[in-house]
Amino acid sequence: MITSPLSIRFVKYQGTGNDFIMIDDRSETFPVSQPLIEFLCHRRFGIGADGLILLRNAEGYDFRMVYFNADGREGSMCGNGGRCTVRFAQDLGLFEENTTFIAVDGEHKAVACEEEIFLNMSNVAGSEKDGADFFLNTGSPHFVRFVKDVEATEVVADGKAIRYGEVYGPKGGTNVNFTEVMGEQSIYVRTYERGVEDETYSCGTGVTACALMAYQHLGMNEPISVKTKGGPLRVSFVAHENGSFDNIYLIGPAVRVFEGVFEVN
Ligand SMILES: N[C@H](CCC[C@H](N)C(=O)O)C(=O)O
Repeated sequence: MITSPLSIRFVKYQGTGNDFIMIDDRSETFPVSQPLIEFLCHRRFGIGADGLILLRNAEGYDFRMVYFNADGREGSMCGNGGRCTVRFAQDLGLFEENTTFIAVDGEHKAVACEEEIFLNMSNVAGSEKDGADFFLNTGSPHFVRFVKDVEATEVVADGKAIRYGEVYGPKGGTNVNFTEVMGEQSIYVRTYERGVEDETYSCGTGVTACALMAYQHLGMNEPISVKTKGGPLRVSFVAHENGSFDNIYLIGPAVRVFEGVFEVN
């Protein structure tokens, strides 16, 4: 059987080292399939990325962001991917500085400055305590553990055990964050990401979750600066007495790296 090759035009972006294959799919012709997306994200057989994002049209919005994890499955919200999609949309000329778009967890507003993207994250209703740890949803589910020495933490082994463990495993799993307090308003976060099933250089929704818990449970002040393996981020927010948060902003760079055409045979 002769099958004609499929050409996929893409642009690669990264936000603090969390990297994404970005596809302008306003024509909605990208052949969405789990094995294809997993293959494109593969770091040896494919382009290589933590996730793949389709930018589509959406009525009433500048664009729609559709996010898939590196395992090829559609994920929940991705904060770094959101910032990269905003930069991609700006590069495509869809807006100048301020944008409103829609993602899996609802509407997002963002401001794209030269150096940084300010991304408004979903409001957070509250968090749960899990022993000495915390669990909350910032658009994606996040487990947060404060540790003394995050460099010495076995992020993959410990993260995997929690992600697949008896509490979260049956509920679809969770992303797992390990956080060390670095200063009065700064933390260092390392994340085991569900769907990538590995540590990534940075996880935006995870960084957001850790910053909120550092405020709520350690009395830290906002905005909170966050160190990740892939560089610095900031999280600003408004906290309420009932434990909820709104006006949450994830702030940091989003960079276009290269573009290309991938031939699938
Ligand atoms: N890297 C992402 C998180 C993706 C969440 C994903 N791993 C899932 O649980 O579906 C971020 O920057 O927020």
